[in-house]
Amino acid sequence: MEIRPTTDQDLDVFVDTLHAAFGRFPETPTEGGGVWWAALEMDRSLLAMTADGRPVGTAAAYSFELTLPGEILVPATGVTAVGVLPSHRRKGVLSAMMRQQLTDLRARGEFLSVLLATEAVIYRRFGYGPATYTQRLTVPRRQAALAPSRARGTADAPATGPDPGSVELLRRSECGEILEEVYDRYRRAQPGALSRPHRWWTVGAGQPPVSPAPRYVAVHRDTDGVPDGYASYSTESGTLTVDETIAIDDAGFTALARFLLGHDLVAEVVFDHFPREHPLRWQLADFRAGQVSGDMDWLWVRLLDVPRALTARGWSMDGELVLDVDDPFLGEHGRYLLTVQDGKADCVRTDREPDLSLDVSDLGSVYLGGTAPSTLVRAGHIRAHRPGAAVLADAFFRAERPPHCLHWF
Ligand SMILES: CC(=O)SCCNC(=O)CCNC(=O)[C@H](O)C(C)(C)COP(=O)(O)OP(=O)(O)OC[C@H]1O[C@@H](n2cnc3c(N)ncnc32)[C@H](O)[C@@H]1OP(=O)(O)O
Repeated sequence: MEIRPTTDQDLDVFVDTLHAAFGRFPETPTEGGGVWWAALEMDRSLLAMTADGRPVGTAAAYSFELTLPGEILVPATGVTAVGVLPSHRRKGVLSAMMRQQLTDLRARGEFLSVLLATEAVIYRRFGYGPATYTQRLTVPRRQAALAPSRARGTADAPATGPDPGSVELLRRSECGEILEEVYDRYRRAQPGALSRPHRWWTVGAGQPPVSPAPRYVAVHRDTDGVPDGYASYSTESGTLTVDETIAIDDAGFTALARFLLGHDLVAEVVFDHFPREHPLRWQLADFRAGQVSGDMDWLWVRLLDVPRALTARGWSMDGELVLDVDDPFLGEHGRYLLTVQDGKADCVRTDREPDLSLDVSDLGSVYLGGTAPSTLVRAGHIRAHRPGAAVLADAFFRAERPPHCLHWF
């Protein structure tokens, strides 16, 4: 078995092998004309070849930027297009590709890798842990009224009052640039969000609204007329389904939610790719009106360099924490003293007694602040070495808002 890097000339054989692994026939354009694999970076992909030169496995990598807590943007590799032919499974092909890929990433100086997993049982062994979550929020229209704000005397109370901005209805085909610009502003302040490189928009890769499927788009504009939010949606059989609703601030989000929830001739509004702990549920006058379903893991995170990753993110609490981190797939182990002052961390090797001992995949899960270390202590996956250590770690890792990733790759 040989694992070899690919070039642009390998695109057809790569996609063909990948589709055979997924049991699909050769690629057809996605709904609306975009092509799913059009954004592949063939200079970052791998093919697994048998000794007689037949391709049996694929793995690719996208170059993204990930937003960390503290509105810090760092490079992150998005692992994708992983597949092994059904005839060659459970013989270590994926393991060999993962080892090669992680080694290559380190050689490039990368310290974070992320992916979306088809099955949740595959990637923990390679050091990835689920770090952001997604759910679907369904609101029946007859229960869709928003409550007036209860905050008194603050100018910036979340707007459930009149919207000083405006909402304009456009077609997806006429507002690609607006979507790209607003998404880019939004993702810079949202922990867990990934960049959508310009190429994704130009080739219409991925899912709506990046791919140009027919959609209505409600664009929110601020008082100066500058777009600062959008909701991309379609309606069918009395259900209005929103692909994604994003806004630069809560007032813009509320205005878009009011627009969607006030849509005539629909019985329910379904918000796809919705974050956990979103204020909209609290804005509904009837708290039970927002029905949550499809709650699942989304972005999985893998730390390739623990000190670099820990010093890269912002921290909202000063103090010290000692983490004993095991990385069985790469055969590594390290104990680190994390010292945070004024929101910036220093991270060095130490012999001090640890506060927590954890697997690198669990460090990936808590890294963006979307999973509390104490939950994994209670689950029996992280070991707390003294009373109070888990609560201290919870306070350290928490982000300014729950991490969320909308991007489908
Ligand atoms: C980021 C993405 O692109 S996600 C897309 C993942 N791809 C798919 O789901 C496509 C369909 N599935 C496949 O192509 C293959 O089954 C793959 C890629 C998931 C696994 O490839 P394989 O070459 O069979 O994996 P490999 O032999 O290296 O397995 C390593 C270990 O993971 C386990 N494993 C791998 N896949 C699975 C699975 N789907 N379910 C349970 N265990 C699995 C193996 O049993 C093995 O365990 P062991 O080390 O205890 O023996």
